[in-house]
Amino acid sequence: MAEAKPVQRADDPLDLTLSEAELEAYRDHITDFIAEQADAAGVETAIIGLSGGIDSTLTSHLAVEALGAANVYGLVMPSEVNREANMSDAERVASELLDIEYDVIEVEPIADAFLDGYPDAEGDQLAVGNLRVRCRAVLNYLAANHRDSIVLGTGNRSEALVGYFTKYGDGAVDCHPIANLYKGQVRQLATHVGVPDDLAEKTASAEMWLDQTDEAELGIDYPTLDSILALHVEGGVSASATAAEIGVDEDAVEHVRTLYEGSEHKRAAPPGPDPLF
Ligand SMILES: NC(=O)c1ccc[n+]([C@@H]2O[C@H](COP(=O)([O-])OP(=O)(O)OC[C@H]3O[C@@H](n4cnc5c(N)ncnc54)[C@H](O)[C@@H]3O)[C@@H](O)[C@H]2O)c1
Ligand SMILES: Nc1ncnc2c1ncn2[C@@H]1O[C@H](COP(=O)(O)O)[C@@H](O)[C@H]1O
Ligand SMILES: O=P(O)(O)OP(=O)(O)O
Repeated sequence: MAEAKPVQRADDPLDLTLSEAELEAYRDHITDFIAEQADAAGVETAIIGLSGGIDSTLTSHLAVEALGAANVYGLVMPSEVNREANMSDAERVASELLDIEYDVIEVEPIADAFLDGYPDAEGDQLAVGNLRVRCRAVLNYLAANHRDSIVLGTGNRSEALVGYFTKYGDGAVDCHPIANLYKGQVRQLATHVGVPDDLAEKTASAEMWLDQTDEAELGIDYPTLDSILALHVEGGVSASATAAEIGVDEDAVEHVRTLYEGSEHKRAAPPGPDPLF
């Protein structure tokens, strides 16, 4: 998935805007969910990786509403490809927006130690990018074990449906509180709960390599992706009717369907053969 493609944009994307009442219902539903998840695990606290992006900003904000600021701990984990502005936004979220405890851990020396052990992968942009993401997952669980906490994931509905996450990397968490929200709705709920506009509107990036953006890598912009997911992948509207409805080439609809089908393995527990006896 690593190659940049031309970004497809629908002329008239589906309006997935939530009403104020629906946003408030989601806020309650998600904060209840986070509290229930901690309760079920028998803990009072949660850990979250803070990247300065909107998914982790919204999730941590809702975690503070659910558990209290004293019970949410952030990890900011810069690598050599993270932009300084994003890492300082991550620290701003922890210290100014939420007033939670956090630590900064450099990921590069840890990733380098893995590459010393397996130098064949050096220079492989995707493999090394995924390595950095998985190093963060290991650190999250090191801290969670030590602090009796659960690890909060930040996966949203759009990312999950196209498999836009690293298997056992940012996908290795205890729960995904914002999993029901398409990307556009994540931004909307963030604004609703009071996240500043510069964070709510920030360009989405996994920051696994320099200048990576979700939309360039996926080859489609989020309003178009969300529309195709809602209409075609989840809504059962045919590819041709979806394309006509939102004003996009049928190829774009097929592209999203291919991403959805090809990422099934990321949404399922690792399978074993059927029982023989
Ligand atoms: N949310 C974000 O913004 C975010 C965060 C991290 C990664 N990403 C993106 O996610 C992608 C991660 O890369 P990836 O998906 O190539 O790596 P991955 O490691 O997540 O998944 C590929 C691995 O899955 C396994 N696999 C592949 N097909 C399979 C199948 N049919 N059945 C069972 N197992 C299978 C193989 O082990 C393969 O190496 C990149 O595009 C990256 O940019 C996005
Ligand atoms: N640099 C980072 N520090 C801490 N946590 C991070 C960092 N980069 C990513 N994360 C976490 O992983 C998810 C998914 O990341 P994407 O930026 O969407 O790839 C993010 O929400 C953080 O929780
Ligand atoms: O997951 P985040 O917080 O890094 O958000 P985004 O994917 O929008 O960069």
